Amino acid sequence: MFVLVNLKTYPCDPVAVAEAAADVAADTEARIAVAPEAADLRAVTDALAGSDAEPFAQHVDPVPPGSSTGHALAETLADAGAVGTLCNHSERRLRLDRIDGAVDAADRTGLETVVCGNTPTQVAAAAALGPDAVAVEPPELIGTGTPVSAADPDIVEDAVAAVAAVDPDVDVFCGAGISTGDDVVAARELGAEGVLLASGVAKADDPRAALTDLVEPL
Ligand SMILES: O=C[C@H](O)COP(=O)(O)O
Repeated sequence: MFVLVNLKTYPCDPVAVAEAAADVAADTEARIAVAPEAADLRAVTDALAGSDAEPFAQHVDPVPPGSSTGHALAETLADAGAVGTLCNHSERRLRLDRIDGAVDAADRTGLETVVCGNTPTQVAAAAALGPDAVAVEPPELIGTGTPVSAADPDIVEDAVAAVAAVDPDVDVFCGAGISTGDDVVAARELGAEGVLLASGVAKADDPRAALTDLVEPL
């Protein structure tokens, strides 16, 4: 399972979370990644150096180097250490043509891509654009602590089936409200190959304990 921790803009210490992720990754078969704000990416990369945990970006724009003010350039993200990036997160939506271009930009620099969508139909459409993975997240459950795997298991199973029909090589993750190891196991049993989560770690009093709990049953 892939446990992808998006720190969003939560007021947590991204380096402390990364150090915890590095420690936890040493004792699990699960793949762990941390996606900080772009300005914190290099510090997180440094904190993860030599560990099995990986730095991810939260967003990439479909722009080339040059006259693109205020954008997240794939080359800069890769130079800062990112090995992959989210795209089209519910809190950072893109038009379809921009998602297509963002996946191309990530491919240009070797960044792995996880394209988000609200519904099975949306992630199936995203799968047609050739990302490495898609993540289905019902927005109404994001940040609630109510896991999608329990509140709306059909959305996960339907996303897995819909994406397999488009491109079986695209992995399917699920997110929203995932915060415990039981939630991750439930997601795996529904067919997901990873989870995308944020508040369960970023808002935890002890991020290390939260990460440990997430991967302990895997
Ligand atoms: O990127 C993460 C998702 O939006 C889920 O957020 P959450 O774990 O706080 O519900």
